[in-house]
Amino acid sequence: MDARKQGSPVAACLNLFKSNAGAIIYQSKTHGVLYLRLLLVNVTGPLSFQDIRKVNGQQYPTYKDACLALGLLEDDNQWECMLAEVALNCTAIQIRLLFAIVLTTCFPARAQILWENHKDSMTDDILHQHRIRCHDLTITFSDEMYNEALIAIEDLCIVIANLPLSNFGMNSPNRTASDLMNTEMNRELQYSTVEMAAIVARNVPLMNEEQRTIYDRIMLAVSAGQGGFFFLDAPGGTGKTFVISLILAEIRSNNGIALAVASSGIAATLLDGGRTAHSVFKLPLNIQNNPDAVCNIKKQSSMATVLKRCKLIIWDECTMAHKHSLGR
Ligand SMILES: Nc1ncnc2c1ncn2[C@@H]1O[C@H](COP(=O)(O)OP(=O)(O)OP(=O)(O)O)[C@@H](O)[C@H]1O
Repeated sequence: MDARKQGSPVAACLNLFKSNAGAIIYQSKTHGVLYLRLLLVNVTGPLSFQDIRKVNGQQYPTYKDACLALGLLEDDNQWECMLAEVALNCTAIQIRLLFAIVLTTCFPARAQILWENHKDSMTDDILHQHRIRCHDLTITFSDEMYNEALIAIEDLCIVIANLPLSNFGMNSPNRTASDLMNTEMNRELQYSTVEMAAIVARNVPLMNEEQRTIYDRIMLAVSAGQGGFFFLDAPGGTGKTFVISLILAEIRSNNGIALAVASSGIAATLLDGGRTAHSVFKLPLNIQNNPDAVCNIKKQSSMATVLKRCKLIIWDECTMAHKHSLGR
């Protein structure tokens, strides 16, 4: 349904608008209008917008709650069964993705209860990471871990529907609004400067003369903020990835942002923190047919902030990308 924000606001009913003819045409940016319409066709004789949310003498805070009380919505049994089933043979990452898709496209009636019932299977990998990190297999689920999983689910919802969890009837994870906007930035600043410095200290003395020349030239341009394009071409196995990884580690050891992208997923896995160029730059998929298409990165987005602060972008196998990709 295409919600249109027209008409004048209705008193005592936030985000509700009506036209001159009295027809209700818009209610909130979420799906509240669906529930209101459902009530309007099922409840007879309501005298006000408050009245329509009253069921058996009890006043419900939202139209959705009133619909649930009237039994107008399907229960979430199918989602309960599905999440219980996938918990048997899917990873926590896959289950979180599935849950985010269900939230954003199927609008379960009681999403918070679904989360409460299945949060263990969606937090399993985070628990495992904590156990490995602390060398302690007796650690169990904690609120912090659930919160971490919720943040991951919210990130997925933002990618899929550009809406936070609160829009899907769930409690928001515990993070500030600025964190919400800076997911990309957090990802690029997550590297341990100590570890990166250790890689640099270990591998810089190993470089041969040619590698050293490339390394020094690029690092000079980065440290002087000169900007520029460098094209590194050499036969396979001669140490291109070795030098690139060292340059990435050097910049990251100083808390700088260095983006590592590759034209293919396989090549991206060879670089620390590597991702595909399509994922990072939001390249249009039909770029070969549409030379005017541009990257889908909004000016105020967290990715735009990362690109502004980024000191170096390394694009492995850039010759594999379509020529239009490089100019977007
Ligand atoms: N100076 C060096 N000292 C020690 N090992 C090196 C050095 N340069 C490269 N290597 C090693 O050589 C191997 C091949 O290097 P690398 O993968 O960087 O080559 P490449 O040019 O990227 O190859 P390809 O084009 O096939 O991806 C790696 O194991 C790397 O660690």
